[in-house]
This record gives sequence, structure tokens and C-alpha cells, in this order.
Amino acid sequence: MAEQTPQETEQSRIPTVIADELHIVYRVNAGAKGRGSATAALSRIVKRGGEERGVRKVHAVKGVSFTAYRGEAVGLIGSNGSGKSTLLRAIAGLLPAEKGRVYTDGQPSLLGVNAALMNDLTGERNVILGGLAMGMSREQIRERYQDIVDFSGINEKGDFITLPMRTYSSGMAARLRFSIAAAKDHDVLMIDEALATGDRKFQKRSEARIRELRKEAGTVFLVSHNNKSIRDTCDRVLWLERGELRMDGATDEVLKEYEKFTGK
Ligand SMILES: Nc1ncnc2c1ncn2[C@@H]1O[C@H](COP(=O)(O)OP(=O)(O)OP(=O)(O)O)[C@@H](O)[C@H]1O
Repeated sequence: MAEQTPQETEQSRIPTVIADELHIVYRVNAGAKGRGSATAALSRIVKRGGEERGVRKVHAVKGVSFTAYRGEAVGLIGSNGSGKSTLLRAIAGLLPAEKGRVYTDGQPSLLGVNAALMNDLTGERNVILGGLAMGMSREQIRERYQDIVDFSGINEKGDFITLPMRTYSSGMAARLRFSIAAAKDHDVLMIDEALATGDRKFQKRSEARIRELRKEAGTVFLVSHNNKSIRDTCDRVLWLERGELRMDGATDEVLKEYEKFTGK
């Protein structure tokens, strides 16, 4: 019998993120009449109560449903403004649902937001603070410190890790953020364009680390405009267009349709 063992079946079917008819709406103050003054703003609030006037709504995610499982790497693709980052922020619990629900197993980590590093502190201090902020113990940070620094490659051109982060280029800072976040085993790790930063060598290292994280049974979401990164890293792709889920399937199938759509 070539069936999966019960253990394998269970491993491949544990849901980590469920989005159920999810809608996300941003509200933007369009700054209508009586511009800018605090009293004008106050009177608008007092007068109108309930449904706000002068407030524009942006319906960024429209009725998206999917289930992601443990061990999957899911790519998110779509044109600019199609709702990819918004969907990730909603899964991370940073944006409230207007309608529908998101269920997650554990606390998802959104790379780049969770690791908000401090510019005036050295890279060294930021590794410690970033690790603590992600819930690692001091012991774990001590054990993994050197790996984080080596992975980031920050020290390849001198002893930068003991300098304040404000002396880093944006690529170096992004690499350090990725390295700190990737040092922890995440239940659900979400990466927004992180692979686009850093040089090709670093991109290769981060792709390998994403593959490792998948083996360690987490779920990885990757937002990218780089189809090659998606192809190399993900086995499933969600394609969003104007806030709607246009396709959900195997990477090759979805990318083929997407490339037709974008004319590549
Ligand atoms: N903070 C915000 N306030 C109001 N509207 C927003 C906000 N952030 C995003 N939007 C709007 O929500 C929609 C979806 O944006 P989002 O950033 O999720 O798209 P995206 O697919 O990640 O785009 P890109 O590929 O350009 O990064 C867009 O219409 C955008 O203008």
C-alpha cells in the first residue's frame, strides 16, 4: 500500500491560517471642508456621529477565503495595490476585519513589522532586543547570536555589528531584520518583499532558510513581484487582483496564468 502513514497525513493537513470571506476596509480622512483645523475636525465628529462624512473608504480585500497548512510555502502575487500586504497585515492581526474572519494557529510573525529595530542602537543590541521582542529567551539569543550575525553578512566588510544601525545601508538593515526574524522557528512566518532586498548572494541564503523553515513545519507566506523567487520558494500561490482572489493553486499553474495576464 502506497498510502501515507497516519502521521504523514496528519502533518500535511494541519491548518495554520484560515481566512473566511475576509473583507478589509481602510478609512482615510479625505480632509474635506474646513480644512485641517482641530475644531473643524472636532465639529465634524460631534455633528455626524455614526457614518463619517469626509472619510473615504478603500475596500482593499474583498471576500478572500483560503486555508493554509503546516509545511506549506504560499506565494502571494498580484499587481500593485491588489491587496497583498493588506492581507498579510490582517493575518498578523494588525488590521481588523470589516467582515469575515481570520483564524490562526499561534502568533504569526510579519517580517519587517515585528522586527522594528532602533536606529541609534548598535546591530548587536538590536539582535538582542529583536530576539526578545519575538519571544526568544536570553539563552536562545546567546546561542544563536553568532549565527544571526553570520547569516546577515553584516560583518563581512568590517566590524559593523558594533556600530549604530543608522550607519547601515538600507540593504544591510533589511538583511539584519531578516536574519533576526529567521533565527526563530515560526508557526507562521510572513515575508513581504524581503527577498528583494540584499544582494543575490543574500537572496539565495534567505531562500534556503525559507525552505528550512518549511521543513521545521511552519507555514511561510511570501509576497513578491519576483516570479523567480516565488517559483524557487513556494509550492502554492494565491493571486490577488483588485482585492479579490483570482486564483489559488500550484505555483506553476498560477504563474503561467499570471504571466499571460501581465504579458510576460
Ligand atoms: N494605510 C492605508 N490607508 C488607506 N489605503 C491603503 C493603505 N494601505 C494600502 N491602502 C490601499 O489598499 C489597496 C491595497 O494595497 P496593498 O498595499 O495591500 O497592495 P499590494 O498588493 O501589497 O501592493 P504593492 O504590490 O504595490 O505592494 C490599495 O488600493 C492601497 O491604495
